[in-house]
Amino acid sequence: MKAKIAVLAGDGVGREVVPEAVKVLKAVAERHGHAFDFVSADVGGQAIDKIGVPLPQETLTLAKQSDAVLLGAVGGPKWEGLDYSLRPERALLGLREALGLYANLRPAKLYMALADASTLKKEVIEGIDILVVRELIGGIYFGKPKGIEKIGGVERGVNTEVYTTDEIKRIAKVAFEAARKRRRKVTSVDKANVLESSELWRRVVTELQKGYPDVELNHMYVDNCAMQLVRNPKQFDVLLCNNMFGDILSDEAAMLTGSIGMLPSASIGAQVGLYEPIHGSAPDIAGKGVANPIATIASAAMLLSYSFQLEKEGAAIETAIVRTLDLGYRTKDIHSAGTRLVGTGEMTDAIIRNLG
Ligand SMILES: NC(=O)C1=CN([C@@H]2O[C@H](COP(=O)(O)OP(=O)(O)OC[C@H]3O[C@@H](n4cnc5c(N)ncnc54)[C@H](O)[C@@H]3O)[C@@H](O)[C@H]2O)C=CC1
Ligand SMILES: CC(C)CC(=O)C(=O)O
Ligand SMILES: [Mg+2]
Repeated sequence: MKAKIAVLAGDGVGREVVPEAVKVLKAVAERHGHAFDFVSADVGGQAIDKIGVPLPQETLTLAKQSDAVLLGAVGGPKWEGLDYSLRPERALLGLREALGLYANLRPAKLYMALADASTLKKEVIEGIDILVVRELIGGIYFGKPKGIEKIGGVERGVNTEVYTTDEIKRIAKVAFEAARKRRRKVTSVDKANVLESSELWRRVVTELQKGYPDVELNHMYVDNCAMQLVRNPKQFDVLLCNNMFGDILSDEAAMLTGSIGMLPSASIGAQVGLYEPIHGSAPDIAGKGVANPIATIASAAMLLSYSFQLEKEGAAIETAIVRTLDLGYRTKDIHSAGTRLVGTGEMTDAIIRNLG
């Protein structure tokens, strides 16, 4: 197939891991006879430095006119003092909103080769396979009013959690449909004992489940869920979350798999899908060539499966990751005694060699 992929590396380790995932996509294209046209554009802090805004119009236009978007990460200490409306992170929220990407899928699966590397007991994490379905363009990250205001000499920071019935329904539908292809269990996460937005969330999800009698539904408060993820993660199949709870719980779920550098994501909902690792720009390790590229390479695999229906090619990348880990290759974040410590590029090269 022929397709155009927008490549938005962004900031920090985004600039290191995205080129690696592009290398893998090129290797897959060569092996399977596809023609992918990669077009790069500026986003985040790097776009602020170059153009003065985090999400330049030409980047947005490119994303809208592409068949899929591969993104790294945005943000970093350099831009932290900026007004919120100008910060790199706004680019990401703006892009997700403009592309209508209301569903963020974050699979947290344990690669068996990493079971010993985890800080959790092997019997707790063995076999975990969780899909976090996170609402991505609503909730407290977008709700109005928002801002910092001064009333009578006193400053107030304001954010608002808002969800409409339709917004809840469409993300819950994604979770139920996904569960049907998995172990048929949805855990809906909320804080319905305190928040009205969660009360509505719980009511709408409960109602929608009546159309999915083959899928088991349970509700869990987010504080309990955070604890249960560490106590007994195997109880979870699909975790349905609002924007903020999904953001937080997916970072937690990442650690069950060994590292945040392992977790990919697909953001879908309209024509153009966006694929990115769940981690940020990792300023503490950026520029050192040690970042784990697997989350981004696995995001590229999701891109092939979700946006191009190239399931076989996506699976080939997944298998190559498994083989590479089985052979003992490890970046610093997943390194343990007796395994082979490699950098970002060496890990990618090994994955490409294992593409078969
Ligand atoms: N999607 C995005 O673009 C995101 C951007 N951010 C931004 O990134 C910046 C840093 O945020 P943090 O809270 O530090 O989160 P982070 O996810 O960038 O880093 C958290 C920790 O995980 C490690 N880590 C992250 N990716 C890794 C990888 N591929 N391999 C090995 N280790 C990795 C980092 O070294 C750090 O110790 C901030 O400006 C934040 O706003 C944060 C999260 C997501
Ligand atoms: C800008 C943030 C909302 C990004 C983030 O932490 C995420 O999407 O996981
Ligand atoms: Mg996050």
